[in-house]
Amino acid sequence: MSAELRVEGLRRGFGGAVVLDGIDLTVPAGGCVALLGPSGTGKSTVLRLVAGLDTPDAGRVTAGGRDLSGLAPERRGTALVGQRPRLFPHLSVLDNVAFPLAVAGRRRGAARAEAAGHLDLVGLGDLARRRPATLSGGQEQRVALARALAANPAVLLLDEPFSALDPGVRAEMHRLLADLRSAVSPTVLLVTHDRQEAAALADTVAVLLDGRIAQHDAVEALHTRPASLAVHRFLGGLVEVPGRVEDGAHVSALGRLVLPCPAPAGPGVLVVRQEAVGLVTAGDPAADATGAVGRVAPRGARSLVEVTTAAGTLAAEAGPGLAPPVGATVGLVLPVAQRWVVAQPAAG
Ligand SMILES: Nc1ncnc2c1ncn2[C@@H]1O[C@H](COP(=O)(O)OP(=O)(O)OP(=O)(O)O)[C@@H](O)[C@H]1O
Repeated sequence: MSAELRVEGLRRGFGGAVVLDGIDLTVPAGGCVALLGPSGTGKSTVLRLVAGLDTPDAGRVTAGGRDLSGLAPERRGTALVGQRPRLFPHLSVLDNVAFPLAVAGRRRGAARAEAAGHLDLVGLGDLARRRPATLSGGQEQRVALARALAANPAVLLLDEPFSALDPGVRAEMHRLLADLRSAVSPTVLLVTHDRQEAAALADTVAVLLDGRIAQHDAVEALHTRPASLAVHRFLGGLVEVPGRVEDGAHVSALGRLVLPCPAPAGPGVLVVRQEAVGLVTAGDPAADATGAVGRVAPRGARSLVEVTTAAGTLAAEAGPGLAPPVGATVGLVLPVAQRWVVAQPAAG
């Protein structure tokens, strides 16, 4: 059973400070949306409001068209898995997973048989008799997922469920969640502050900034077609060229750069992902900007190269061993297809 989750006009403040200022968000039935935002922006508060663990000041939540307002958490058809697994230490792994089934009135044998199926689903069928204290962190989180799914929730709420795990185990959990989605298609709302995790797990990503959904889109669109400079910067975008749009081109200190699609005339900041910016030798006719390398910062095997140009500091990524030395004059190519303008309100 999975249902469309709809959050409409959700508002919540604490002690006079508005945290959520009118959140609208839809997760299609069987879909997975990641709610991504900086620390303290209210991501967990959204999940708590959906789960019924907190009450909104305004707005409502529906699942499959059913208004959840006023319903107790256990009557909402939601299941929440957080950063900590919160297993019952005195129960076996199997009985932990069987717990929601027993609460729902299933006989012990039937509950255990069903729970065993859910443990198999998370790859822990062999550990049914163990106590939680004997499990690794990743295994405990698998049990927590199995227990949440055993409740047959219409909506599965995941609040940074893998952030306490080390990177290798986290990658395994990402694969597990993808497998679970194929096997049982729950509707999933996932809270994370990790951009890579959001990209790996979700169909679409909603960016929560300043109490509102700043943009809800496919991951690639968020990176290459941000709705605002705040979204561009939150997603790590570094290349911004202030200027204005005139006759299908962006005009700035770099000159006239043709745009791949129509943009409204007027002030606008040209953005291009630094991963898409090409580094060429100075004087290359393909270069859209020229400048001196101001800084080279390692980014794993690659390097981030900052270049001081007539339009300010721009950035490009260089492959292993390909970063030019600090002080060298280089050219930058801003590929036409990768150019995007974020319109700015006219000054004054
Ligand atoms: N019960 C509460 N009472 C008072 N303030 C609260 C309460 N719950 C949340 N807040 C405040 O609301 C804001 C948002 O908190 P929330 O935990 O939802 O953010 P978050 O985006 O999930 O953060 P993080 O990524 O750090 O977990 C914070 O400033 C927090 O201190």
